[in-house]
Amino acid sequence: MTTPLIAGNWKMNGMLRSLTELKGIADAVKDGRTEGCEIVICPPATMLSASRGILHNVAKVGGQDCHSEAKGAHTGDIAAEMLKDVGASFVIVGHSERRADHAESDEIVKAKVNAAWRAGLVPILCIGETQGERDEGKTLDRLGEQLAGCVPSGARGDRLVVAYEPIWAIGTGRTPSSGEVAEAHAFIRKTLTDRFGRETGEAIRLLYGGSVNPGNALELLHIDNVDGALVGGASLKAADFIAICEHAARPDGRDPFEPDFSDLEIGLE
Ligand SMILES: O=C[C@H](O)COP(=O)(O)O
Repeated sequence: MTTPLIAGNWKMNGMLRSLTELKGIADAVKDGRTEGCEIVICPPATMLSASRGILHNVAKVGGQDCHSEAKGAHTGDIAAEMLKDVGASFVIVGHSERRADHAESDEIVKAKVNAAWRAGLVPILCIGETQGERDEGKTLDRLGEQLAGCVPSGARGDRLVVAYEPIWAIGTGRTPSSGEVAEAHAFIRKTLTDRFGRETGEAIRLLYGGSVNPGNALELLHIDNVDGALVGGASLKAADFIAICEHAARPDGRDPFEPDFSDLEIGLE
């Protein structure tokens, strides 16, 4: 069984005073409340170093984007190597907000995956369909295109995470049905397995993202082929984020939907 991964994407939110939320996350992890769950927080770049200081040995930190080149004249951009330099372990690439705001094509995103690998970071590659694509029944076609266009050869289970984020579910409070999530994740798994072989395809962690909150996390996180979540808004508050992580934590490997009769004493009448 793979270790579930819960990634918090703070997007363009967070000031130094928000470090108190990270302290809350660190305390909960130290208390053992998230045992069996790997955690990464992707704060704005301005907070990476301080975040790493607070979460050191407790949770990992990641960038929200990187440039495809290692250095150079790219004002305002950040190289994967720079993220690594301040202690990042992961980097989000291909988020739909980057694709929309910065016209990032699949080709650019693929170059960023390669840049992350070059720097020794694990990319969290985001893919997902628009509402229009879903309405037209083109969701799986779109996911297939993005996987083909963004995942370079050389993928391995320990160096790639794929996040399925239906664009229409991001920040809207709407989520796909369990069946829709299961269908998308099964398709992503099969696509990766067909291309990279069973061992690699099954080891690449697949996250669901889009309006995950403490109230829906348990159901979403226990759908087949869902190995964790990419959480936006609900990652900004330690209590909400930890509640989501607790739903993912499976220290004993027990399925939470299975009834637990282990403490029941049945005597002969
Ligand atoms: O990266 C995170 C996703 O865009 C989801 O954001 P959200 O949880 O606020 O919907």
